[in-house]
Amino acid sequence: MTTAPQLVVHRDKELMARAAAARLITKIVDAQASRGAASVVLTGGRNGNGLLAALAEAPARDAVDWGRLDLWWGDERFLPEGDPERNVTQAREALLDAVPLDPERVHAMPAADGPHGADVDAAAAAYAEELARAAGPENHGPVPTFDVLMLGVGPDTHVASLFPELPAVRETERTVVGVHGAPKPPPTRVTLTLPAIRAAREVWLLAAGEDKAEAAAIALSGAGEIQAPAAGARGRARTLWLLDSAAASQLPRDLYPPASA
Ligand SMILES: O=C(O)[C@H](O)[C@@H](O)[C@H](O)[C@H](O)COP(=O)(O)O
Repeated sequence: MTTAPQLVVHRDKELMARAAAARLITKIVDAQASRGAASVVLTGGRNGNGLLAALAEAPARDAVDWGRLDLWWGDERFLPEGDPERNVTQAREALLDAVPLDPERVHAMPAADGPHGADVDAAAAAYAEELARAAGPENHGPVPTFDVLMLGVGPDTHVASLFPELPAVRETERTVVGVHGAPKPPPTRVTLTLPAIRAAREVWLLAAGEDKAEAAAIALSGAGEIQAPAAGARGRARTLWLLDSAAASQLPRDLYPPASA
């Protein structure tokens, strides 16, 4: 069962990042209080990294027990370890290097100079196996139940590295696949698939900026997931779009309350 999208519109992208960071802190703290741990999937891109940078500065940041947080990625650029364009590199710079995470619980996607070499499909299969190992009997299928899975939304409605009409968005069985020829550079990537994304309790889609207005309107107007992958990104308990006014500017007004003050 997946959930209809809820929308929260913020005055601007800075406020959206700060509010989303506060929302994530609360979600992690609640999960750790009720289950003893929390599991979050990070996203790359400006909005994803903006949220992490805001979290690093958040007054309540260290209410999180960083040692009991599992971090996964929704996608990764298939580049050598340490490449500045890798999502994990940017996440480390924005937040991860500043907090006391348990390195065993930080699950970066394989790099292009790792054990699988340049074989992105083998790297994807290895990450799928890592996810399956982390899944327990209470989970839905071969991935752990993520408390929050975050996704930046591309101007073409892509999420993670699932691009409109390309093979990865059509995948219905595997949880992780390699992407060849992605329209957003770099062309070779590793990505969760929609079945893996939909295993999450909550899916949060981050869309800020004028360049996301058309994508948000398309994805929220009933478009199909093959043509608009963001439309297929739904959580089991909640699907939440976090936007700024610019990204919400083409949405019908009855879809959401007025932006925050
Ligand atoms: O590897 C990536 O590039 C991201 O995971 C990608 O899915 C990103 O989230 C969107 O393209 C939005 O990026 P912006 O927030 O920079 O627009």
